[in-house]
Amino acid sequence: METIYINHDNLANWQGKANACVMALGFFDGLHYGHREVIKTALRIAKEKDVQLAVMSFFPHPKSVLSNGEKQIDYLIPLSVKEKILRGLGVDTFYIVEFTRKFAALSPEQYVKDYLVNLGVIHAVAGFDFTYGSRGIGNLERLKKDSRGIIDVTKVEKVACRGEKISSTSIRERLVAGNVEELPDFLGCCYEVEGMWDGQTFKLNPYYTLPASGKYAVTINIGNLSKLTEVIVEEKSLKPVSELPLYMFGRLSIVWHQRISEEASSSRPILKVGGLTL
Ligand SMILES: Cc1cc2nc3c(=O)[nH]c(=O)nc-3n(C[C@H](O)[C@H](O)[C@H](O)COP(=O)(O)O)c2cc1C
Ligand SMILES: Nc1ncnc2c1ncn2[C@@H]1O[C@H](COP(=O)(O)OP(=O)(O)OP(=O)(O)O)[C@@H](O)[C@H]1O
Repeated sequence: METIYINHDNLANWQGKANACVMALGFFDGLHYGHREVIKTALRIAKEKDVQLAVMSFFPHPKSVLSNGEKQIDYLIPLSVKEKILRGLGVDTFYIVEFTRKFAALSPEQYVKDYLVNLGVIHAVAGFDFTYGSRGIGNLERLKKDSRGIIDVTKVEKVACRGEKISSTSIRERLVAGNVEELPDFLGCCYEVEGMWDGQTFKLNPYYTLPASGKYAVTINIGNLSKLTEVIVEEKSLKPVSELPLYMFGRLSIVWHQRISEEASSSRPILKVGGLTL
């Protein structure tokens, strides 16, 4: 997979190099089940049409740019992890458009011409609620019309969990509430963050979000070693409940299984995850 950072200045260069493609559109924070359905659909169409599969996302998040940084976005995953997951899903080209005020000011017609038609898009795929442009004036029907019929479109039906639309927002809300045990139903796996442990403090890598303050059962992974243990989140910082073995030092990842309520702490049933017991 090739990752291409696009901005106003280098756009013409990438237009000149583009191949015909099917493109999935959206921000895709967390790459939850809904996002994966959009990308799987785009992959199926790309195979049918025998063209490449591209994904177009934006960075930073439109809301943080348009609020002048006043609205803080609690990202679920950094771009590097998004890239890794997209590669695994069979994407050939990952376009990351630099989201600026100037870009947001493009008319839907101009966006479709410059960033889709001229980048070789022959088919665009997005979810049932995908919109773009100020006040969401652009949608898939309009996109097809604005491309003068060059781009065909496919709208993916809502993917829901227990009647609720799976969304990056609903995942962020669960993190903020500390309900990490519900996240596998949305993400397909437990929420995982990466960072550095220097023996005393844990430093979270940028573009991840820690769950609410509280005590949690987690797996800490370092290299190919794993330890099922408990950590406490307090004022957006994290510490282990008991000392970590000395070999657990440096870059590590934390997989969030469940929140442990204070009353349950002593009488909690034994938690078993992938052969590890807490
Ligand atoms: C040309 C263009 C203009 C946009 N302008 C705005 C805007 O004014 N306000 C806004 O909140 N989002 C704007 N967006 C962002 C989109 O509404 C949307 O968040 C983005 O396309 C990602 O889609 P998703 O949120 O469905 O993943 C714009 C997107 C594009 C492509
Ligand atoms: N549950 C879902 N079912 C089907 N399509 C979805 C679903 N969630 C998102 N999509 C689609 O995936 C693409 C990326 O969506 P986006 O990044 O806006 O996700 P989101 O989870 O709705 O985010 P947010 O909660 O921040 O609005 C868009 O085309 C969107 O329509």
